[in-house]
Amino acid sequence: MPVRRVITALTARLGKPAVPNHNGRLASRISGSGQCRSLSNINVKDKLSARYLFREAAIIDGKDFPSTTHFQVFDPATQAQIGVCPDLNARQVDEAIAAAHAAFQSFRRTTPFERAKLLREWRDLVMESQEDLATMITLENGKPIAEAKGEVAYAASFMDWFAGEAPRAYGDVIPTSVAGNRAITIKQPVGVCGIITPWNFPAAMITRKVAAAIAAGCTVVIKPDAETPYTAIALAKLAKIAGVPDGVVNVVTTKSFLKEVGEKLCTDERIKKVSFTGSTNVGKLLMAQSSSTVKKLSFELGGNAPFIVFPDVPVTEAVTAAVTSKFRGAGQTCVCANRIFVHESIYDEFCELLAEKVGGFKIGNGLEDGVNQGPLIHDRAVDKVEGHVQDAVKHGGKVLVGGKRATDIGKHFYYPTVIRDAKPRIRIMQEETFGPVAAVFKFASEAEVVALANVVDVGLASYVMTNDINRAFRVAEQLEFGMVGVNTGIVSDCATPFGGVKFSGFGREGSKYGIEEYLNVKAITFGGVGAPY
Ligand SMILES: NC(=O)c1ccc[n+]([C@@H]2O[C@H](COP(=O)([O-])OP(=O)(O)OC[C@H]3O[C@@H](n4cnc5c(N)ncnc54)[C@H](O)[C@@H]3O)[C@@H](O)[C@H]2O)c1
Ligand SMILES: O=CCCC(=O)O
Repeated sequence: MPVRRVITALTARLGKPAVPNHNGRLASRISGSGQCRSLSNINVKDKLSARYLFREAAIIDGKDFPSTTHFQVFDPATQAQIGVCPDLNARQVDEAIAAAHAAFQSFRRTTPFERAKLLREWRDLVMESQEDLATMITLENGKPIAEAKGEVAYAASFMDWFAGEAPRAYGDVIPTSVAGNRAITIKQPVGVCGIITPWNFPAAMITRKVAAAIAAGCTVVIKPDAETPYTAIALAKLAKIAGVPDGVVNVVTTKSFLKEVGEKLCTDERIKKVSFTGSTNVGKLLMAQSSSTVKKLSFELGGNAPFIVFPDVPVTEAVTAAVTSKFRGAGQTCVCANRIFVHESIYDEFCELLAEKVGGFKIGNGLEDGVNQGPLIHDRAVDKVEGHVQDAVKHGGKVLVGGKRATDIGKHFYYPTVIRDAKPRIRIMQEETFGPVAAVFKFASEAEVVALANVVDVGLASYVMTNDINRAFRVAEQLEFGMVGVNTGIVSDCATPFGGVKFSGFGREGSKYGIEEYLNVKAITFGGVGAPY
């Protein structure tokens, strides 16, 4: 469907947005508007082909949901206000849960083929809106527009993948231990799912969950991060245009009521599953809250990825893979390399080449041509990066490039940084930086580096660069991580299972396993069948 068709369909089906644009009329109803950081507003709609994709409203039961209180959303590159969003409380979120619960009663009865068709239609609309969605991602998250387009394609790939998986949610025929009995299993949707997602992938973290949920026949209440709500809202609108029934995909936005909304999603009995991507600390809280209603859970939490370079690979290849792994999303990706371990025999050459590459980055507003590193998401992110660099330097680390705030470009910018001679006792060894800092550690033996890699309490992604097949197997098997990339800096793919071990959480997204997270297995035993097979 071309973009013009999307606009026409939207206009016809949805009418005008319930919440007017943020041109001053709403000012008195905006929570925190007295502390507005905005120097100027951005007219987002003027930047889009399909103006209706930018909506300052929650989506409940397929409709814009009005609210009397709102929070502001800012562009991390300029601090200009992008717009406002409803600041919903738990009572209002109850309406979204009720809508999802009502929709589930009929959606669960649709065939997997019908759901696959909806997912493919949604995928097509998302890809036809790729430019617009990417613009919104760059505005609210800051990542360069090329990366944002890549994220949209990545997000759409989960719709495609789970459209394929929907009709393949097979059960089993089981030979039983009781003579004359037969047993089968069937898989049924778990029910209404609470979906809580972070700001670093405003589209893909949602579709990786929601496409699987829809394929399984579940309905969802999505709570995106307050920094990046507009992509989520646009995705829900596109789902509606694709024909996804009202109430199946709901989006609730909140900022001041975050704790009570989180608690509501975890404790409401109508919600049968919570799928969360975010920090380990919040994951622990949500897990505790969900225990009272014994929910099914999938948690994708923090990482601290080791990137190990053995001396049998060409240094140029290792550096290219390290740059891809480390600097995606300005280092704000849970699978980003956080600790780079390089064998002592190639250490100097690796550090020099890495610094040269990183020194050539163009840093700036992600909407500008050629920029390959945008801003960090907020002040706290910049403070953390600065703290990690200062700590590394205090312990003998040498900054080869970067190492300071890029205040000349903007408040949330930090120069991409390479630090050599990093020592194992620095903070980066223990905590993910979630920023553009490549700390390079030296190692001497395979056993030493495996032990260093595993020393952390998290275990999401890890990387090994080696052309020795035996070593690749040996090391990959010993790494206590959910994912291992061998000779690649990118492990993310709709077709492969994404998830962690240890404090990085549990459950797998994408792949043939992803749909299982949204299905219950039911065993049906037939007695008195009689004769053996
Ligand atoms: N494993 C993965 O797949 C993956 C993917 C992306 C990000 N992450 C992790 O996410 C973290 C970065 O994001 P962050 O710091 O914004 O995470 P965060 O945990 O603060 O926020 C993530 C989401 O949880 C919500 N949230 C926060 N407190 C809540 C509460 N009390 N109740 C309900 N919801 C609550 C936020 O609003 C947001 O929507 C990093 O640790 C990163 O590694 C993990
Ligand atoms: O940040 C976490 C998810 C990124 C990815 O899916 O590659």
